[in-house]
Amino acid sequence: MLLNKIQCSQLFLRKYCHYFERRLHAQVTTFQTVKTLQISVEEPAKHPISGLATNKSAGDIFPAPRVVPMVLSKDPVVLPFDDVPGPKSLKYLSNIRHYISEIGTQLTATLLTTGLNISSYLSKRTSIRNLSSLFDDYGPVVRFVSPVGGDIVLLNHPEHIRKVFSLEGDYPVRSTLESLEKYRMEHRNHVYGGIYTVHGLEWVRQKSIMERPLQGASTHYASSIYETCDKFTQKIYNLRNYQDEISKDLYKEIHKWAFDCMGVLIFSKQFSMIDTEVVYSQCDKSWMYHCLEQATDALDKCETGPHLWKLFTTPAWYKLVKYCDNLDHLIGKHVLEADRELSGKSTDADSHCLMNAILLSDNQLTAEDIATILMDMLIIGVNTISSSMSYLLYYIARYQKVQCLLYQEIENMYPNLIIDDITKLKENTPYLQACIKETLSIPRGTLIIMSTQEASLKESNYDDAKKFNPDRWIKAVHDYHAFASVPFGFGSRKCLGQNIAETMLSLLTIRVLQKYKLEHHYGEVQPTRRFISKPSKPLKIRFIDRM
Ligand code: HEM
Repeated sequence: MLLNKIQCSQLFLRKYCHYFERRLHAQVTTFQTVKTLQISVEEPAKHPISGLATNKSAGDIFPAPRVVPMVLSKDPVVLPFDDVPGPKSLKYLSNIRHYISEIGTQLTATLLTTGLNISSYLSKRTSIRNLSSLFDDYGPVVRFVSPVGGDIVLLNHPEHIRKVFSLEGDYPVRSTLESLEKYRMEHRNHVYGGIYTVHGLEWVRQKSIMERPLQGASTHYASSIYETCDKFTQKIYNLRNYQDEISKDLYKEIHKWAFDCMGVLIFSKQFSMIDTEVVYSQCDKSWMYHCLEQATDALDKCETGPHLWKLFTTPAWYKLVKYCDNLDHLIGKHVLEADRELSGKSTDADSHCLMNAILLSDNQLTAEDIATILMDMLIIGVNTISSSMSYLLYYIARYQKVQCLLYQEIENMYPNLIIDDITKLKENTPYLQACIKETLSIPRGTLIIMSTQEASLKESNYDDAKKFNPDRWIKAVHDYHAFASVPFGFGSRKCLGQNIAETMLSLLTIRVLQKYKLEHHYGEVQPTRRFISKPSKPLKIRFIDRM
């Protein structure tokens, strides 16, 4: 799952801070030089109306930026060392050498997870126990020495995790989503790779632009989210078979619900994908949804396993470029439309959705920069929430005692089925919040071994750690280490969408439980061991009418 990967990388990054400090320095140097050289590089072709870079045709998908001869001026032109002209073949060889070490690390991680998967299959034990056994054998810090790349270090002790976070400094660095970073910086010629990978002062700037609108959006649009939750419950009603089960893939429906909610929060638009069966149609919203699904799949493939796309054009990289270009183009259209509308009437304009808030704020972002931010929020928001929501419903369906307590809380708090004060939602539903926290503490499996999720499952950290037991989070009952479970990260680089995520998960759970009693009569559902984790098989949950 993305969350796990992000957390995981964070730990490794912060552990090897010297390496990343150097990396960060290199990044800043590159940025400065790119700025110096802008006069000599021809801009990529722009869409005549949107001003955004145009989509490339399939055959022309990786055009190299065309460099025009430099104009001699009195000012000295400073070239970065990498750009000093010389034989190209040697340059390619040096690139390969540079990637071998990174790919070595990737391979070690892949071998490690594959090995764990195979042994878990052979021994019929869960993969988590196998992973735990590494810590049982070697202690709370496990090091994998990679023969050709960087080493991998796993931590699972909350105190060690706390220490790593405490060393993060003012500008923590994260290195996930490298494929998206490469797409932005090399294919689109952007200076930055998006909020997840941007570092230093630019990260502070982008974060400050997004932070306030992201905090306020879920409160402002609570009624729209609630309506979307209603549509979801209605869709479930229509999809159920004679056993009250959803035989189709429930994850897909949850994914569409998350897309609709994010559509409201980001664009103030009702996409209504939950009402749409044929998603691959010709209208913009269906095409956007389709591109999001395909881009997610490509991102998942690129980030999982060895990053061979760094060396040559793999099918996954080709797909990533194609669908990210399309997504970027569609989002760009919304940005320009909104810009036109907002410049007409500035006083009573809706400033609450993320797109309008950014457009109305006093920042120097171009339409292309804004489209990049919104695309990141869409991809990450929809996928993290879909995954968490699927597991939340699954656990509630499996643990009937938990469901009884949860339903009692919801019935007592909202007897007339209406949530009148959204600002008190979390305060009013402590048990539901405990269920959400417990869901996010349960591991979903990761490409690289996740250490904080291991910490969440350690018997020494929690009683009955592997059981779904939300009671452990009710304040009066526990005294757990604060770093034994940090699903949204910690410190200055923690998740900016936490409030949105918790509100959306809460609202849908409340609405579903008000209408249905949930049951699950099949075996355990394991997570896929990929970058973006989801249930490995269809969630056949029964939705039984309460009235
Ligand atoms: C259940 C859902 C979610 C989970 C579990 C989750 C988890 C995380 C984690 C663990 C991080 C890294 C924190 C760190 O490095 O310390 C993160 C970063 C981030 N998340 Fe989330 N997230 C979720 C939903 C969302 C949503 C819905 C949005 C946006 C609407 C969002 C926006 C972000 C952003 C922008 C960052 C990067 C922050 C930065 O680099 O400064 N997340 N998330």
